[in-house]
Amino acid sequence: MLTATGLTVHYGSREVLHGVDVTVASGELLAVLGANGSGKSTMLRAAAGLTPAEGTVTIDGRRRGPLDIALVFQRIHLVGRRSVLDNVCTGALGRLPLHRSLTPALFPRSVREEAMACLERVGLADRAHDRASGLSGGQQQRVAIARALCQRAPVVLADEPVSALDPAAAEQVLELLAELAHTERLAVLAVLHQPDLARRYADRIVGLHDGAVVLDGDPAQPVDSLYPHALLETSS
Ligand SMILES: Nc1ncnc2c1ncn2[C@@H]1O[C@H](COP(=O)(O)OP(=O)(O)OP(=O)(O)O)[C@@H](O)[C@H]1O
Repeated sequence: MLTATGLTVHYGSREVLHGVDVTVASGELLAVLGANGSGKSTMLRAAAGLTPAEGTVTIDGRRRGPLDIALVFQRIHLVGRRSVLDNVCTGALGRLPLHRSLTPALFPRSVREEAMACLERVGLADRAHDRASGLSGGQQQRVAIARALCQRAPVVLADEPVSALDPAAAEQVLELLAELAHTERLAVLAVLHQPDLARRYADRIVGLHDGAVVLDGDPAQPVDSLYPHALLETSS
């Protein structure tokens, strides 16, 4: 379980996140919604330790460790010329001995087997030996999720993981994130710009407005107040 308490972020003298509390339970997919500039990415980055913030973040009651959180981004950071399997193996880099992590071309067999199992979980084992750049955007995002699985992190934070995907691929990726949350008991937080997808796939929705949580609850709750009217019409 991820528990963030009192997350406060300043950019220069401007406070953009105002003491946000957010929890994500193991086995839960939490969707974070909010208009542009409401602070969603800042909250995610603060929770991950990528942006300096006041407040506390614990994972299952412990202080957040460097391998506790796996990240999935809108822009899929795969090494295109390397194989799909090698990309998934890099999820394990943080727990390999230093001499191994300096020569990632030579991943141990145990890591390659685990990476293959992660690829099976996302339905892409048959593409393991293809170049990553040869896969579609939706498939590449599923590889990024397999890499997160290979990290064995209990928490996955995904910043707009489906914004660059077509509607069918977006559905597939969200369905996968929900399934992994439920079956692998991961705590998954996904920043989304699509209220309808959040309603369908998330177990809970948190809404941000001006750097503060203004909604927290059932996916069926009305989220229109989070958006300027015109934005809602284009995003759902
Ligand atoms: N590196 C930065 N330096 C200064 N201000 C920033 C920086 N990053 C974000 N901000 C400001 O912080 C506020 C929150 O931005 P953030 O990117 O977290 O919002 P968001 O909800 O993720 O937006 P979007 O939906 O457009 O991605 C905005 O006012 C933004 O201009």
